[in-house]
Amino acid sequence: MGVRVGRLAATYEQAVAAHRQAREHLDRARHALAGPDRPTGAPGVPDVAGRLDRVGTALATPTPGAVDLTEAPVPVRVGEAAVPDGSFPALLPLAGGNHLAVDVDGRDPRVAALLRALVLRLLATGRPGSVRVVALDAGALGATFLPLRPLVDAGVLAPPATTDDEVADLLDTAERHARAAQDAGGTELLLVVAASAPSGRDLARLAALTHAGPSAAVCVLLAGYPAPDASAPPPLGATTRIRLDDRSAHLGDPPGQPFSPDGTGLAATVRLDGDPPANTVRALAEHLAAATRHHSTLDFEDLLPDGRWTGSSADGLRTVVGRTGREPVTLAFDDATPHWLVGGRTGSGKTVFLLGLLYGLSTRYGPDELALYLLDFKEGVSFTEFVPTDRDPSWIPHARAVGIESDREYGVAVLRELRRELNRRAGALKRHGVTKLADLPRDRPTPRVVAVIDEFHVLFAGNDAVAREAVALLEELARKGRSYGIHLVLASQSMSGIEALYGKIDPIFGQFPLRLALPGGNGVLHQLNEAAGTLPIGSAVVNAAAGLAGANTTIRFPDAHADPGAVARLRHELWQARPAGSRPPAVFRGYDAAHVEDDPTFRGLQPGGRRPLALVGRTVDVDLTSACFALDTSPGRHLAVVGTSAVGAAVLHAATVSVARQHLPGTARFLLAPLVAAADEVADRCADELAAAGHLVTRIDAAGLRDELRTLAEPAAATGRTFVVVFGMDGASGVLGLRDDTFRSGLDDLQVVLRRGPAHGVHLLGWWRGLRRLSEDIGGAQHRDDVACLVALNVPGPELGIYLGVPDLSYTPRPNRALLVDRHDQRTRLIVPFVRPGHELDEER
Ligand SMILES: Nc1ncnc2c1ncn2[C@@H]1O[C@H](COP(=O)(O)OP(=O)(O)OP(=O)(O)O)[C@@H](O)[C@H]1O
Repeated sequence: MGVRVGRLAATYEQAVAAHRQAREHLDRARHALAGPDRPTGAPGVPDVAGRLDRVGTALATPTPGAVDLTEAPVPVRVGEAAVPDGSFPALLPLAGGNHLAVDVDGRDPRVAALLRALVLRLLATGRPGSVRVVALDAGALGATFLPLRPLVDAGVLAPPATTDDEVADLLDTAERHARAAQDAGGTELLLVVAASAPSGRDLARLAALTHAGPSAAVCVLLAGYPAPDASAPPPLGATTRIRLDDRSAHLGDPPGQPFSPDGTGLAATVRLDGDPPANTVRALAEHLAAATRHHSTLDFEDLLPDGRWTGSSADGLRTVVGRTGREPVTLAFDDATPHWLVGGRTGSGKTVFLLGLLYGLSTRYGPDELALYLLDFKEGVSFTEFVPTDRDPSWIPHARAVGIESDREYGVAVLRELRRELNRRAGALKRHGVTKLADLPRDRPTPRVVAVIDEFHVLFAGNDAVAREAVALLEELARKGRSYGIHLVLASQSMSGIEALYGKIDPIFGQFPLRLALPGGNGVLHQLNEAAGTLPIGSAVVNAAAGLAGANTTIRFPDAHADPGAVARLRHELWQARPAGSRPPAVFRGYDAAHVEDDPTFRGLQPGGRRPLALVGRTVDVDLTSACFALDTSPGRHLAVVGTSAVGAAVLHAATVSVARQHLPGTARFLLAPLVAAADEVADRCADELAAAGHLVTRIDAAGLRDELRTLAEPAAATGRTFVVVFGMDGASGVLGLRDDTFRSGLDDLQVVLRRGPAHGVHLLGWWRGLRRLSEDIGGAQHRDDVACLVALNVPGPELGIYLGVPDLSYTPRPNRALLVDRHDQRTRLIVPFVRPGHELDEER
């Protein structure tokens, strides 16, 4: 009896000690959460007691809390600890780098219920949208989590992984999450709940997550660890262990805040909490679903300011580009980040991001503060919405020049224009004796310029003169732009092509401290920084330290394409607000055909000019200026259109009707020689149009041409202007090559006409289908100045280079393009040649 009383007394004392110990632990937990010197309830200090109560009673009041679970551990109730004089809630630290392991797996209903309760409690504790749950349940094929189904439907809990592949995928996701959070300071907690321990390597990966520290923003709840037969299970870090026997649970010491001084854990048995009631799960799921939707939706409007055009660009341009967590992220074009480099694989959302950026800027700053140059090299519609179209006449008033499906030559033309602007600004600063744009007189606004070049690597494709000029221009703009308010945004899906930058990578990209990497856009970051490899669509890594690891912030940005109506409304709003006299942007669409009838210069032509202009197309430059030759009295002022493409006939037609427009009827003669079938239709039309305009038109064949040339070679013969228009000079070569009784050939006469004709108002406009024939007709390449005006269509670049004596000529023949060469004024320009209406570009292939 005495022994029994003694034992009972000892047991009682132990229980009291255990109770005291547990209460102390609770106090310590409260104190730790509040901080030693901060009273709870003070402004800015979390109400820890309230928080503990909420964690403890979350099942009764499923209202999502406001706790950041990645910052520090929170005490979470796991059950009721029993001591002889009563009971108290058993709390364990979870999240904030703390984890939990239970030695029995989820096939034990007590463990399954505990896991479900913990999921619910953590979800109810964290800020809505800040906890994502993934689950592994190979042991029960997902059944452990069935009661949480409403959370799956709410998008908070992913369907549990049950196969090896799914488990491996889940671990991939968790590791990516941990890396991204470590790199970019993520505020979303990933709760990884394993209802049973996976085997082998997967368990080691799971265990590794428990060692990753608080910055990884992962919390692991692992049941069935260690497995009874495991000889050397991988050690876990910062994990509280729960051991179960048949009746109750025993809590081990939480990391850093042990219950016991000797590692024996809480000296009280614990009855684990049972399942949360089904209606509680449903209520929380509903609440979280709505809150998550609200939290995660990011609209195009979120990028826009409340007012319009209120910003001053004096110290730079700033705009919201997205959010990190719930915080808006504002980026700047200023002295610190004058130029931006944007990377992302195709389909990564680059265009959408750039649209958001451009609308963000053009709503904050008026056209006096901001001017846009937009250049796109890919097939697509990136910037189409900034320009007027047949369907929608509106445009963004800030847009000065927009290139869609641009040629590299157009890109270079835009860069030249920007350099001209830069030099203009440098001159203005000097003239006014000031050093900052903001100090220039405001009578003539000097807006900051943002030039966006999408797929800029195309500029450098090919080691040719165009690429070299592009590199030189970009380098100068990147270096000096900061001082003159000219900012570049270079975007690309691939950084590999730009290795062709001839050692200029550092000088150029060193001026681009701000890097934005969209999914697959690691190329714009430092090579050891792989933060963008695993980003989802709609997010980007922002790095203002030229891509160095450790300076990443991950942002999300909205899908501007998701609500085209809102974007169109905004565009109309900006367009309506445009200052009086605003002009639409100069637009270059790479796929547009050019028609002489639409050409403004052609329309403005009138009889009476001293030197008739022969119009042949539109120059690939910022303003698409009319491409023409002045046919003055210098020897050699004749036009040769060269190439097998049928466009040759159309170019000749355009040249002919344009010179005709500059003559009153009767003041010029047109000798029309349609010598090849391919030109018949156009030649007929040309003759009809000339005749309809009252001009004197004579149709001639090859023999007639021979005769006319003989006559025209006589200096006194020409009276007034004569235009000899030959559609297919190669069709006359046989006849012209014949010698007459005086041993004179038609070619001799032709060459005389070429040299002397212009002085007498005689000009030849001819279409040769081959360069060799042209060369022979004019008496060899040494006489090439005798036909000084050349339009080369589908003539191979090297062949043309040899003919012109320009070995590194950069010209690649392609549909809808031609090279204009004027040997007298040293002009070489890429042009869009005039074609007849209805002409299909495919016909040229
Ligand atoms: N923030 C976002 N949220 C959801 N979807 C998005 C988001 N941004 C882009 N997308 C979608 O991704 C797809 C690709 O976007 P986008 O056209 O901008 O990519 P891109 O990188 O410009 O591709 P490409 O280079 O092939 O033109 C689009 O269908 C777009 O709607």
